[in-house]
Amino acid sequence: DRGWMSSTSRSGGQPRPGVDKGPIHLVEAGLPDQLRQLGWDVTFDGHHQFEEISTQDDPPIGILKNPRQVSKVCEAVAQTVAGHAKKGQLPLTLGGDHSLAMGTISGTLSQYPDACVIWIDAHADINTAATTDTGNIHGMPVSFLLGLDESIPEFSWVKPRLTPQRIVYIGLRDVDAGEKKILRENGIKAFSMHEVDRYGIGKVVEMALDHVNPKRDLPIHLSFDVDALDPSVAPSTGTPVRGGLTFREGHYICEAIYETGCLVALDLMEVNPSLSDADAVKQTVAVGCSLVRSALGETLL
Ligand SMILES: N[C@@H](CC/C=C/[B-](O)(O)O)C(=O)O
Ligand SMILES: [Mn+2]
Ligand SMILES: [Mn+2]
Ligand SMILES: [Mn+2]
Repeated sequence: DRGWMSSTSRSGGQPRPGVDKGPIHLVEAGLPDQLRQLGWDVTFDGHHQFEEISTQDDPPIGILKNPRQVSKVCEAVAQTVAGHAKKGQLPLTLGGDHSLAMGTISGTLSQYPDACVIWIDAHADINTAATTDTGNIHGMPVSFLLGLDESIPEFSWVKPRLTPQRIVYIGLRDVDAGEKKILRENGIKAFSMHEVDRYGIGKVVEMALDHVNPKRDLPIHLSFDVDALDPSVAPSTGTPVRGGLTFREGHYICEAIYETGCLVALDLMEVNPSLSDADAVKQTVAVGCSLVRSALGETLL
């Protein structure tokens, strides 16, 4: 199998320091070799800090924080991901905050225009400049990918567009009022923790795939925010929300998506090692590595 790893780590899309150190912890925990043991030919192309992108003179646009830095980093990530996808590699992006998904998914769509997106998260990350309460761009990537907000020229590069019927969410439990309206108005399918409780994760994943990939013939981009997991499972993350996915539910999602044989790109986002005590960091990094292994073919039997 062809594999590729990039730890594109930036913290511009959210306010808490440290999320840009997440990838280094995942790599130092041995993730590249773990994937090689699964048979992947892993090319690790270094800890992209994209530091050459200066952060000077990047005043807020409206209340959006670090807009130019986030946009430039994501544009660079889009090109990097597209380049690897073009070579038949499976780009694995380790975040870093979830604003990066603007880049990774744009990159995937440029190579696989018919790709569908499976977004695992406590949050919908679909705020527009008009609806965001925080100005943190990690809460907005999906709105830019869908082209819901054309008011910010700095993000006009985000192309090609994702369409509402090509994205599905699993794990939602902390969605802003403005986001609920956007999800409804655009007819976007979302399986919240309520549905997970009601149907069980197996049925939810089946329904999610039936919605975005009914014939299992479309490429899949899996974007996994570790805060989809319950904080007792993945404590070291910037925006934890109680009542999340169990360790096994998180892994089931990854295993089931690998089984489709459609996976073309994977993001593991929002591991923030600087937020809690060393054991909690270790636990979160270990869960992150384990989720990636499951999405890339590790099985229990
Ligand atoms: N909806 C909140 C939270 C955003 C959370 C983003 B995350 O899913 O990437 O952690 C906001 O807009 O600030
Ligand atoms: Mn985040
Ligand atoms: Mn997210
Ligand atoms: Mn989240």
